[in-house]
Amino acid sequence: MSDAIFAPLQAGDLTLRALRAEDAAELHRLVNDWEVARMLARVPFPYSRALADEWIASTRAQIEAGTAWHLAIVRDEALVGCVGLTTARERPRHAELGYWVARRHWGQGIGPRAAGRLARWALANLDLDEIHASVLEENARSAAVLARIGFQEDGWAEQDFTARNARLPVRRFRAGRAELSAGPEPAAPAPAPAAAPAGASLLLVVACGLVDADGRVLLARRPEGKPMAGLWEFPGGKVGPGETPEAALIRELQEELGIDVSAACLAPFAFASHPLEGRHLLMPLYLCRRWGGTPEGREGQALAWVRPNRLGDYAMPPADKPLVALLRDFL
Ligand SMILES: Nc1nc2c([nH]c(=O)n2[C@@H]2O[C@H](COP(=O)(O)OP(=O)(O)OP(=O)(O)O)[C@@H](O)[C@H]2O)c(=O)[nH]1
Repeated sequence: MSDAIFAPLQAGDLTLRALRAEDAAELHRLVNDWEVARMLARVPFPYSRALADEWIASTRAQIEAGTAWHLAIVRDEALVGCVGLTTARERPRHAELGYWVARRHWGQGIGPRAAGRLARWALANLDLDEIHASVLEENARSAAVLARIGFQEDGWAEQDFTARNARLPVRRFRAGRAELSAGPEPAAPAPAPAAAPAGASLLLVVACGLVDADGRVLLARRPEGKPMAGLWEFPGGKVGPGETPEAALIRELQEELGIDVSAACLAPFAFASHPLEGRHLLMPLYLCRRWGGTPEGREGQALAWVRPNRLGDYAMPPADKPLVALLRDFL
């Protein structure tokens, strides 16, 4: 059954979906287990059935309000745990990740797959730059889950644990875009760039500022699975072997947005030159005011038409910053 408040996420054989009222009995059975509850900060023990009903209702309200996403982890139609992300009210663009897996499903890699998927989805789709998590000092299993996804330990703190009725030390972890890899395993370290002739490490990417009749510029959000997912950028992509920048841009605009552009409508505007993942990005930016068709995110990417003076409200790759300033002055 699909759910109108949250489109379920798939992580291999796991589905992450909004909790529903009918999950309450099973949720209660699984979390009312001392081995699970004792590791969780906010879960009382014993855990009452009424609390399961209240909790589920509150998670649905939070998803609708856009403040937290606590989801059921489901495998073969059965609830096997929960994973959640709460935005930090006092720290914009930060969120806190948490999860638990029912005892009988421990040791099957459910934690890293579910938590990794939610964390990567969140960085790609919510206005976030960093995700944090706390793990009870004695909970080595949970610390290993975070390390496997790519989180890095960055200190310790103390937290109240309701079930223990105590304030206990926790290890703190964090991850941003650079740490969270595209897959369930941490990214393999990038191979050291081989000694190459001068210029060989240039990455030529071509991009376009589409400007509509109201003077607004189109930004596209990098989708989950790509490096820098969640950042907003000018549509475009890599120039292929043997391609001219204009031909590459016409191809990318068709593939990504489904629009037809002719080379005559592409006006060279400026360029970005910036280090990028061990290489050096060189990115000509064209402006275009005429195209055929209506831009739509053909690769599932969100689009936004943005007034030049609002471009600063959108998190963009560092290479784009000088281009944004130029566009604001020009348009
Ligand atoms: N299109 C585009 N790419 C940008 C911008 N700023 C910026 O740093 N880049 C970087 O330039 C690179 C473009 O590569 P891409 O992955 O989008 O290229 P592509 O569409 O050919 O994708 P693919 O390699 O997945 O097929 C990325 O590393 C991207 O982060 C921008 O404003 N627009």
